Amino acid sequence: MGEWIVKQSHEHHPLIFVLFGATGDLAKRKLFPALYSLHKERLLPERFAVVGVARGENTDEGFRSDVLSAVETYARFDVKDQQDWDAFKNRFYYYPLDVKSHEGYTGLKALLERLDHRYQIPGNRIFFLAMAPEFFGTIASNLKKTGFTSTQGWKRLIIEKPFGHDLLSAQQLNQQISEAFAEDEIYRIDHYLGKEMVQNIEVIRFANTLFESVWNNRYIDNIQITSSETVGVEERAAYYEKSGALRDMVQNHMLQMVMMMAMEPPSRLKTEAIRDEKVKVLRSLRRYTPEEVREHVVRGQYTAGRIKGQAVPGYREEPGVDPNSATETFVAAKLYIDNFRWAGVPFYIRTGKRMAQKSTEIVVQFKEMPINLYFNRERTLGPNLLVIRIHPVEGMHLMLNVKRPGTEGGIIPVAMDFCQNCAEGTPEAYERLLYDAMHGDSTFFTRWDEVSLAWKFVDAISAAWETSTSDLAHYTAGTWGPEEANQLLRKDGFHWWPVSGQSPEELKSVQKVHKAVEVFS
Ligand SMILES: NC(=O)C1=CN([C@@H]2O[C@H](COP(=O)(O)OP(=O)(O)OC[C@H]3O[C@@H](n4cnc5c(N)ncnc54)[C@H](OP(=O)(O)O)[C@@H]3O)[C@@H](O)[C@H]2O)C=CC1
Ligand SMILES: O=C1O[C@H](COP(=O)(O)O)[C@@H](O)[C@H](O)[C@H]1O
Repeated sequence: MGEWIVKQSHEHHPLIFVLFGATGDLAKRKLFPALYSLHKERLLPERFAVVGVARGENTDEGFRSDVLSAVETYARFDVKDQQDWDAFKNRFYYYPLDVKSHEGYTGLKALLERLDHRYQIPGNRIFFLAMAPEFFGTIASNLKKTGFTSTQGWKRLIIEKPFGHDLLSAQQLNQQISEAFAEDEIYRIDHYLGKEMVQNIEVIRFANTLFESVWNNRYIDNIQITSSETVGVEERAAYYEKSGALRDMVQNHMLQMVMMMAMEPPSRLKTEAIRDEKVKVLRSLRRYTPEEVREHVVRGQYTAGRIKGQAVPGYREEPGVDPNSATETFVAAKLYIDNFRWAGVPFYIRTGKRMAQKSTEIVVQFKEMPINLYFNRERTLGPNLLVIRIHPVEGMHLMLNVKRPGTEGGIIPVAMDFCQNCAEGTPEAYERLLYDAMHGDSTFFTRWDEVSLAWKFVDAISAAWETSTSDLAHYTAGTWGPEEANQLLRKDGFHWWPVSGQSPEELKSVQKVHKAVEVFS
């Protein structure tokens, strides 16, 4: 586990990257561009090849030109130098295979062995399953049956989300893949863990006395985590109708951010030590009864509205969505972590589609001064806030109160601001994650006990929701979610802090923050 700059000095192990689902959306939008960035950053091994697998017939050259168009469309580096591009694309090979047919794997194995020979690769493999989860078990089992897992060299299996639909299906899936791969060979992707500022949480907390000494229930009033999207369900209704925001975002990304914020310092910066501390957070996460779900968890669904001036349909009018669908496209919840550090501190999370702004942000609200004789008589003084900005801006700011310059007196909030990606772009999540997997670093991948505990927490909520849909709230597309999400905090005497960049009008509508307006707007 280390920092990006440190990583550049890692030894690059020779390997073959076998990509199942090589013609799919994820491969085009994320994986080929990430591999190309790693190539441009000189972070790929010298002895390296990629084998793309999907059902359609194609040649190596045809596949390479598909990779080129994906890279030209989505990569953060332009393709300018033909010689350099050739060096990259000539490592790509294509193998047509229906993953359900056991026979085809023998030919794939023979191809990998030829490439081992050509590139002098000692049998090291990454199998990346960029396919629908129903294939994961079949592929793992066919790889084992055909002897892929018992040859010389290390083997790693990277799998995409969703990891199951609930605890039971996740256990079944885990059982299937565990018959072919050991836990330390399984890399479960949660792409939020590849985000620069999510990884930075650890450093911010554990490398700054300033923060770690106040990171507890004596000094923190509440923590708010928002991940809002402006997109709707897009073409994914078949999946999303069964998933909803709870399974799509809360079970994985939102809880991962909670864990990063709440974990204890690990004894060492080692993968398992860090994961052990994260798991303890989930063990302490209060699991809700059906009554508590109704009290602490809000679900919502968008209705027609406007996003950036454009009219957009409601969720129930989207293609492929049941016109009576009760699937939630928004979740807000109050979580409690019942341990010594966090007892009594609410963690509020909210995530949704078709919200006012695309943003992922964490706000740590510190407690008010117990008595502030001079400055807070009119209750206009805002609390200190630490805002960790994950997307689109990567950085953080710290809201402090200072004396207004001059002789008139008074107090003003100021923001100490740090922006990480303002000057130049930072690596995409998949770049980091692929790099880590190539180096056998699974710190920012999810361990099975994390996944299963997250499902236990989420299953209790979905079970409560199954009994009745009367609490499904509606919100207009282009807003910040249903009013019930505001009430969730209001009854505790708090409010959602506006995400950075929210319009001044919206900022002004938030009670008690008018002093902060000058800084946020
Ligand atoms: N797209 C995204 O941004 C994200 C995707 N994911 C996850 O990544 C995975 C892949 O998603 P995505 O790329 O969108 O899916 P797509 O449907 O776009 O691609 C699926 C891929 O699987 C191949 N495939 C399907 N059936 C077979 C088969 N029987 N044998 C061999 N290949 C087959 C398809 O190729 P062909 O039809 O030619 O055989 C295609 O290459 C899913 O688990 C998804 O949940 C997770 C986060 C984001
Ligand atoms: O995993 C998912 O994440 C995206 C949001 O990711 P982000 O990096 O753009 O914040 C979400 O749109 C999608 O529904 C979900 O499956």
